[in-house]
Amino acid sequence: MGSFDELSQVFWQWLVDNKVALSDGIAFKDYRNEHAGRGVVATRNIEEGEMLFTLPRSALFSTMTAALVKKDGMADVLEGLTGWSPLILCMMYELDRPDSQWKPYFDVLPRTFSTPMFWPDLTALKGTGVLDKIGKEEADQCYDDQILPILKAHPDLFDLQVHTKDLFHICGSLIMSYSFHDEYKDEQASQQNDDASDEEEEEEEDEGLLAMVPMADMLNHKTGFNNARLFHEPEGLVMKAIKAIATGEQVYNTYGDLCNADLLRKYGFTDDNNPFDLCEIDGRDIVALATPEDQDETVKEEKLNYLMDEGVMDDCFVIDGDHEIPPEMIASVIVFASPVETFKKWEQKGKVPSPKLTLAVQEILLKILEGRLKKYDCSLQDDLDRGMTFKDENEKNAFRIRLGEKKILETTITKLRQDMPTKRSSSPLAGSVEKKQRK
Ligand SMILES: C[S@@+](CC[C@H](N)C(=O)[O-])C[C@H]1O[C@@H](n2cnc3c(N)ncnc32)[C@H](O)[C@@H]1O
Repeated sequence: MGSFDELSQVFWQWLVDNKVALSDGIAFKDYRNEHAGRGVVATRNIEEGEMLFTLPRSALFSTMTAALVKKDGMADVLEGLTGWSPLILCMMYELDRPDSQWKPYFDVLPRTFSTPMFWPDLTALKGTGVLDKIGKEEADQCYDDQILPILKAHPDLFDLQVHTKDLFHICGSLIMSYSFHDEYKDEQASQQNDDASDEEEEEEEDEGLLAMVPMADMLNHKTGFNNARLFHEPEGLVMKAIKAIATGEQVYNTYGDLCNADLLRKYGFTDDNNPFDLCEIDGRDIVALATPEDQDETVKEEKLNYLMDEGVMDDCFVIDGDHEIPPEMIASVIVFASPVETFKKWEQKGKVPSPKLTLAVQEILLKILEGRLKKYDCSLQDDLDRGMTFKDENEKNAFRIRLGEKKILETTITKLRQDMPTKRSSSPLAGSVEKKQRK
């Protein structure tokens, strides 16, 4: 293993040897002082539209090019796997092989990650939209059910001391934060695709081929600073500047318009003041807080199924920087809070009530949003008062997520209160709904 710069140089030469055309206006740069690993920098002024590099598809690491697929019987084995598993298995096989065609590339990839999947303590993320989506258990299950049996069945290819669950998580994390879908399809493939009768199959095909794309994955992301983009051309994958880039500026790809919770979960970092921040409201909280206490369980179920069938109810509702409560969330509150007879009428007509903000509905929404705020360990004010010194990056990232989500919640609550008549009803909402029901 060489130093950081030596590994960069060997990788650069590997790219040249593998027919990657590289602009003379870019170079690798060490951004570890910004906790961002390796990145790409402009070494001269770059014009908008300039090609930064072009990769032939033979340089991509995928289930089409990996060494494992050429081993006896393995193409069928890989074919039988779903999701990321085929590429994970190919990578587990090849990541540490000295004879891999991709060795200089694999040598610059990290083996440790700052995604919450690897955090020893998740307390700081309590209440945030990250906790329920880490997916560690599902990944463990995937290794046990799909991968391990294959490793055991092929001792000639795999060694259980080497191809461990930890290695599986490393490969999964690399795919999560480094892979691309190569969207380009040649005419023959798209013709076949057009003929495909199975819609699901078509959808999967449409995403393109999941692949590790050396060099394209060396670009970092900074929300709002995106100045390069990958184009999927017939002759290969082309990274082009989409803005003029001045000497010394970092070249940024975009990982998408992601909120900090998703940036952390997938990539292990967050952005300061991320405009794409949002707050998720759990659908179960809507059911629990909008339903009158004396509501029959069967009716509650019926309402839930009805709203799901109508495409109104969801696992969660999203409030973003516009601070608008989604109309579907309002309609769901109205349905759950409604008397049985009213609900039955809507159901018979196949109608969903319009998302009208009556005082009763506003009161329930307030209860839901205030309840959501209580899920965090501390208040927005506590976070604002805490000062900007952090024990480590994890603490800083968790703080940014909490802050973004809580600000959205607090502003939405303030707006909701402002919209409510100044003279608040003295009786709580549940009471007013109950009264209506008794009529
Ligand atoms: C596609 S790779 C980019 C290359 C990477 N920096 C490296 O050294 O290999 C994605 C990873 O880069 C890092 N990264 C990208 N943008 C970042 C940023 N703005 N701040 C911190 N880390 C960033 C994260 O670790 C992320 O998972």
